[in-house]
Amino acid sequence: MPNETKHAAPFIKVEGLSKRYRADLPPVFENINFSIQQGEFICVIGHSGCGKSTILNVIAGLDEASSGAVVMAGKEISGPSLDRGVVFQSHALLPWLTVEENIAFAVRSRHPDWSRKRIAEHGARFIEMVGLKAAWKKKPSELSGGMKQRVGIARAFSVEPKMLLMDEPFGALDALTRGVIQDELLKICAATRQTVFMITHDVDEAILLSDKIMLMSNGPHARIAEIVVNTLPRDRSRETMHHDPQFYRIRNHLVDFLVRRSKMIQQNAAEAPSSAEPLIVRPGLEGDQPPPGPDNPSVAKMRVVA
Ligand SMILES: Nc1ncnc2c1ncn2[C@@H]1O[C@H](COP(=O)(O)OP(=O)(O)OP(=O)(O)O)[C@@H](O)[C@H]1O
Repeated sequence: MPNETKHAAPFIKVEGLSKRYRADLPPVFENINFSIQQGEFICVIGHSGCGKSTILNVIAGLDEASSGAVVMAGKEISGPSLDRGVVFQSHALLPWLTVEENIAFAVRSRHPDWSRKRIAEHGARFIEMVGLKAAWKKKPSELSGGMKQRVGIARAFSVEPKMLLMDEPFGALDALTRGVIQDELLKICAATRQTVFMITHDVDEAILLSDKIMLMSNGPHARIAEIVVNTLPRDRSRETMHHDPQFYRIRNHLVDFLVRRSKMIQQNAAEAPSSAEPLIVRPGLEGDQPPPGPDNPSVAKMRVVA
């Protein structure tokens, strides 16, 4: 977390969120509580079906929770808004428009009073930012998957949302393209101090990009089991972060959660009441761990290993 925002009022506050799709089925997740500070990059990790996309859609205002609320800058979210830009795995570009026109379409929705020239100049900045200057006149059918995804990111950024919500945005990309776009995203976020909530299944991607990683236990009855603080230096890079021993402490903690603890926590969840706020952990850093317990057995192991 950036030091200057450490004690500020949260930008997003998620309070007691639960979702039940059918009355005769248990809730997918329940009593979800967390906050996001302005300028933070949050990644969410959890097994398929625990409700990550549902939580993202509730924050986006595209879905409703069964109970609880999401408050952004002091106001409860009740529907979609240009203040919250969403990037989905399938880029959802308008196929009959060029790169430039797709972005202009989004900018115009934000600034209907702007002239055509101003919209084009504004959009061009973001096309350049994602390295697509040479392809600005192309239609989506003429672009690779990675290029389309970059258009989706440029479009979301061009609207200058207060919050960016990304649902596995790089899931369908090859490793090389993924790396290039991750680097671009890091640069853009560092330059704009963009607040981001992103779902990923990729542990290394979460460690590279995020300030905090939220770990969800399995559904039904899923919870935010822990919030892992990323204690690697902020100027980390894809090429060098694996030289830092702290990278492996964080990585082991996340993998251990996914392969072992996420299921154990789910098994206890139906009976045990969940605590209001998730545990905040800094793997490998002595004295900053929560006490070991039935929901948190790996912490003791981490101390021995790390
Ligand atoms: N519209 C719906 N109607 C009924 N059930 C739904 C609906 N949408 C999602 N679900 C169920 O809710 C659960 C959570 O779905 P969600 O897509 O939020 O999970 P997820 O963690 O994002 O999964 P994944 O990682 O596979 O994308 C799943 O069991 C899913 O089948």
